[in-house]
Amino acid sequence: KENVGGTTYFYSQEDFNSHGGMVFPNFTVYPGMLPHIAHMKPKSNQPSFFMPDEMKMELLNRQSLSLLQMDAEHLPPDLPREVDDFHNLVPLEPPTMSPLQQKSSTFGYQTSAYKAISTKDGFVYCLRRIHGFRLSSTKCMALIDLWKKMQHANIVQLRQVFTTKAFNDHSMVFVYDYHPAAENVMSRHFSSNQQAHNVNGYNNPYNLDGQARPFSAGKGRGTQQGLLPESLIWAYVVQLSSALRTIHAHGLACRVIDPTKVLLTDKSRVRINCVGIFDVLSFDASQANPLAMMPHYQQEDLVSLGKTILALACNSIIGIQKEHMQTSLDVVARNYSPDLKNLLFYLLTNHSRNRSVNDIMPMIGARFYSQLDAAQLKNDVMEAELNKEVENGRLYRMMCKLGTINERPEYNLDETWSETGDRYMLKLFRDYIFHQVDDRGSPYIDMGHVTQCLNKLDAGVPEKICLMSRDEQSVILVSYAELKHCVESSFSELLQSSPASGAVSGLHPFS
Ligand SMILES: Nc1ncnc2c1ncn2[C@@H]1O[C@H](COP(=O)(O)OP(=O)(O)OP(=O)(O)O)[C@@H](O)[C@H]1O
Repeated sequence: KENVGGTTYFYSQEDFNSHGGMVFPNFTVYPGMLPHIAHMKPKSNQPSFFMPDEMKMELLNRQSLSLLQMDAEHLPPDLPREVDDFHNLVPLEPPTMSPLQQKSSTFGYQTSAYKAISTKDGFVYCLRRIHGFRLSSTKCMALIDLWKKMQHANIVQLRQVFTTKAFNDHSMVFVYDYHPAAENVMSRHFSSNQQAHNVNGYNNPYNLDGQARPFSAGKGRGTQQGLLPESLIWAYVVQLSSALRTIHAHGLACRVIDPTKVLLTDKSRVRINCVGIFDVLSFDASQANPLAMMPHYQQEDLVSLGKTILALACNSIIGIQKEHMQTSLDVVARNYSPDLKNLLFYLLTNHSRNRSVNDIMPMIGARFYSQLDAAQLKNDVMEAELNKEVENGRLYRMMCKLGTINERPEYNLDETWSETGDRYMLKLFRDYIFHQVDDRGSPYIDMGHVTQCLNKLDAGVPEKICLMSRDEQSVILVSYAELKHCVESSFSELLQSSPASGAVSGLHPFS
């Protein structure tokens, strides 16, 4: 039980135990439970040397989700330890019991998503497995190569595609960037609770419970209960249309704009997920030109964009069904601006074959500036936070260097290496920084002194200090600049003899 700002939070023992077969690795300092608002401190207006608690919690939450592993006891028997160059697989969805649920509503095949670590670069990726799929022609890989080259802030990056028998079947695996704590538009906006509310409650304009409601019930712009704010819908429109512009400009089509395939992070950042899958699953090897169907699919993308926006605007998945479409467009016309209505009419009811995603730019109009402004403001905040943390990283690297040099009797089988020359001075300097004592010989601990010494060492300032051995027999007057030189030369000496160091691979560790 914990009281924060007058609110009492209760925890059960379960909160501290493993989470449904998932565990956090024991080499982290994260709490054994997910970060909770109860641990955040009230904001102060004082300038701070560290990032705000909210941001720290958000980042810790993402890091801990990236590090999450399967508890060995709960490992599903059919989950391989390794798949190609990936290990530590963790399913991103709970197992489905019913055979009806097994097929993806989008792809028509059974699919599974896993978080996994690459043995090649150590980064975490999302593996999307298509069960029981045999690749009949490798020609479609030309399209996959185009996808891999495409980079956009609103597209989940496709990295690799391979076939595998690691799951004891013929599976096709698509490797994407992993975005921890991401959820999809479907689960954020159309979860079962909200749907129940929309279908049975006040906002049901589709007469699904058999009781027709007068349409004037929710009249008034933006006042209808349960509808999303228009600014949020435009934020999605700007991002999704921006992704589509890039995809279409590359001669490809997205083919997966669907509430389950639009990933959401933070409050309103969206990315289109699962690009490229349809290009493989529905590839027709008899077609001479693999791009021949793209203009047709691009037109379908515009309709899918329209349907997704319409579902968001009328806050109902049912609303995009053909028989409800007109009702939904009426809901939009009554509750949102004419621009949003025009956009949806253009995407959903204009059947010209020459439509382009560029045509919707005038409808977005000045809202584009609001998006740009919000993105730049966020960037400024992040940069200010990074500024604070970059100093901490610098001092950490300096301490690592000192730690690898100090007290190292085995180096080159020379027991005196750490005790002589440059290293001797660094040993005395280590004592000067960390082992200060007061006049009675008790430890004198002052973090300000430690930080100041490390900063001056890193900057190599000309200021001189007096270093003294513990037996008080040697006293050396030395500048920080000379000490910095000692650190650099001793550390590079160590690097050169270390086969595992970045010196061999060409990367300088701790630089
Ligand atoms: N690249 C990714 N990074 C992080 N999490 C992801 C990523 N892709 C998917 N997820 C997570 O996996 C969950 C399931 O995604 P998925 O696309 O399979 O949704 P679905 O509703 O099960 O769709 P389908 O019916 O096609 O299986 C998402 O809600 C999201 O939390």
